[in-house]
Amino acid sequence: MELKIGLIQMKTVDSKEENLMKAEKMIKEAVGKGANFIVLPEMFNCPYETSNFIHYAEEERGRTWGFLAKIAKENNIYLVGGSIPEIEGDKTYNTSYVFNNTGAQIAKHRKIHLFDIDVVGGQKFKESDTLTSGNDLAIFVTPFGKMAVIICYDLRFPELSRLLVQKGVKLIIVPASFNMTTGPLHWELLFRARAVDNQVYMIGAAGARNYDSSYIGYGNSLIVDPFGKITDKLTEREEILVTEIDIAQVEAIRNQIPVLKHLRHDLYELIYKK
Ligand SMILES: NC(=O)CC(=O)C(=O)O
Repeated sequence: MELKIGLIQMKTVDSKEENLMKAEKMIKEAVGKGANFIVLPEMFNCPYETSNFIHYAEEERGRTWGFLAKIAKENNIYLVGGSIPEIEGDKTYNTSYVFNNTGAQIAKHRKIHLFDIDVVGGQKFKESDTLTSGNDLAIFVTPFGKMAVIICYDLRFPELSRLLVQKGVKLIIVPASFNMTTGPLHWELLFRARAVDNQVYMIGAAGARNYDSSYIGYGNSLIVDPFGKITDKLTEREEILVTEIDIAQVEAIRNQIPVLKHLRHDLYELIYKK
């Protein structure tokens, strides 16, 4: 089966139900264009503001989880549900759920690195004011190949992507929401760097830019191939991207420039401590 990926670059407003309706409409549009694997952006059901997370948070199998499972099944698609605020006990996480085409959950990623930054004259944000970080890798197997999900700021940590690749991952999906301070300089650079380092496909699904929001997202959802080339990219507006991906390119590139075989494990190594 060919992998036809659909990225949903949607604008998020201050109403969970409106956000779900928008997601459904755009997913159906992507399915209409042949997508069989769809990715939503980070915090797609909730405006990306620390004060919102607790109000929008749901337990696993809650409203948004059920909505995603149903959409995956009804449309016979794999679905990476961007991320949403998830509550468990007294803790809230930035969580991505992944569903297969029968609507069964096949993976879950809680953002490992929380986005706490303070750029002089630019973006400030402190996810740790209301969120707790996750501790697990989210690797899953599909008929298209082995994949993993990380969330936004996780992209900045090369150790994490390398760890996933060491475990056989060929495509890394990143629901994200960069901003107008970091996006212009770092967005493409980081995706291309992770792709070249690891010779994997890197998929970035961002929200559309919303100038009415306190956090202005960068948009520019993109796909980078294992040679580091941006093969597809959106603008900052609300739109979808549907394109075919040839996973066999990963092995082809690894055979031509075998950096992963040339690693000097006798000199250095990366250890997963869990
Ligand atoms: N929003 C994030 O988690 C990350 C981000 O915007 C950045 O790293 O820049």
